[in-house]
Amino acid sequence: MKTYKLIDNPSRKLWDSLCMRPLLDHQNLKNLCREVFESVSIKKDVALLAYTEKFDQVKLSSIYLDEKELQKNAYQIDEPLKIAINQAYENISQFHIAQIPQAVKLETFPGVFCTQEFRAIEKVGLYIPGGSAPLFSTLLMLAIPAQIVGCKEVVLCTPVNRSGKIDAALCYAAQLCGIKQILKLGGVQAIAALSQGTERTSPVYKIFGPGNQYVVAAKQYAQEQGVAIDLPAGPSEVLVIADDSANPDFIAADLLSQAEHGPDSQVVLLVTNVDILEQVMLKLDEQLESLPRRNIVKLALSQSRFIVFDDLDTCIDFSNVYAPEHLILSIDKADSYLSSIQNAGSVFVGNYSPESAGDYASGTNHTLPTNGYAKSYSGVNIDAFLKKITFQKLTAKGIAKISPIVETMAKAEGLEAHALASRLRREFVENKGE
Ligand SMILES: NC(=O)c1ccc[n+]([C@@H]2O[C@H](COP(=O)([O-])OP(=O)(O)OC[C@H]3O[C@@H](n4cnc5c(N)ncnc54)[C@H](O)[C@@H]3O)[C@@H](O)[C@H]2O)c1
Ligand SMILES: N[C@H](CO)Cc1c[nH]c[nH+]1
Ligand SMILES: [Zn+2]
Repeated sequence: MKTYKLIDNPSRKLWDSLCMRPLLDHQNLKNLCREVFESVSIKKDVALLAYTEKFDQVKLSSIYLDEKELQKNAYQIDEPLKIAINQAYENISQFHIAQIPQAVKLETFPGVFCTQEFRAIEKVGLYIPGGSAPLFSTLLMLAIPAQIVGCKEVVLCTPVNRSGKIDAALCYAAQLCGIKQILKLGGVQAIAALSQGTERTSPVYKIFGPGNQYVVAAKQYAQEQGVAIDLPAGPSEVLVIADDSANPDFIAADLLSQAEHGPDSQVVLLVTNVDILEQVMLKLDEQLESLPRRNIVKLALSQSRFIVFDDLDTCIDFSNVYAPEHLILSIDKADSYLSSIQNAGSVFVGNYSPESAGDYASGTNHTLPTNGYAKSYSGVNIDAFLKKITFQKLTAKGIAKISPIVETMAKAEGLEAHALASRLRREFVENKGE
């Protein structure tokens, strides 16, 4: 990892370069997406099977997971894991049910009634990453809100393992969330299948879910083709701000937890004191040795940043420019800094709030914006599965009162037909004496 001592007002250019994430070449990714999408639109399942063989090195006879296989796989998980998943399901459900919006009903002007109601998006596609680990926790994060709002059709894609199987816990979580349609597909081909449909599934209206850079690029490509997406949720990242009150053991583990997602994950540590940085580095070395995925972790750490700043306010300023997916505040009186947090996917407050609690079971959604997109995107939440429709009803009194405003504005824009549509009704009401 690279260590920087940035005291005495470092330049903004240096800050910007420290905010860069390790990214693949965008044009190559786009070309790949174009090729896969075109091929899938013509050859459908034949192309999907061929790309699965090419990119996942698995020869499947079908891309569909049938009900029997789902049940058989789900049955295989052990009791403690089942209990843990059930509790996570409860917590995530509670937090997402609490987010259901209220309908709005208002008389904005005498006789003018406006309402806003919401409807679940009818057809949604959920992508569950499975390249380096089967993330059944992500299935809960996406399928629970879809289940709560009542999306009519849910198609789920996840890559199979090298033996062509889908993980038992993932199947259990799918059953719990009432998922019926599962496609054994990962990467670009999965997103092409969701957006264009397969021989047995229809195209979805919106695609949800995180993934590696191939998945993110494919979702962006799908969006260009007219399918909505949730957000750009790519390789995991965490930024930790630590002061003297922090526990170096906890911080090292938090950094390793996101580094173990993949070689393109990025972890950042901001401190105001070199001592704590040195202690964290020692703990990192100690903890790293016992990790099964230490080779991946080492690659991720090699492109990560540890920075010493003058004070905590500068750490917060940098974090707002970096806009991390996860922000951990391991600082004294962490609550008093929350109002200064402007850009972050999800925040972990104080020494007892590990990022992994949010990954699995606290109740918040772990599908979050990466690569600085926390400046403009929210993580997945109930709203993402809903559309809002507005309604207006004008009474006779309403049209009589509001029409002069509409007519004046329409004429000023030079749109006479707009004015006419309102004026005719106003005159009708006035002539009837209503
Ligand atoms: N931001 C979030 O909310 C969030 C949440 C969970 C996971 N993640 C991230 O999701 C990612 C999961 O990545 P993953 O790789 O384990 O699984 P993945 O399911 O996202 O990707 C696996 C697929 O990538 C495709 N692929 C791999 N190499 C390829 C190549 N050279 N050419 C074409 N296609 C290729 C394959 O088809 C494979 O099925 C990680 O980076 C993790 O950090 C992010
Ligand atoms: N940290 C990931 C989001 O960046 C989510 C996850 C799933 N399982 C473990 N972690
Ligand atoms: Zn994680």
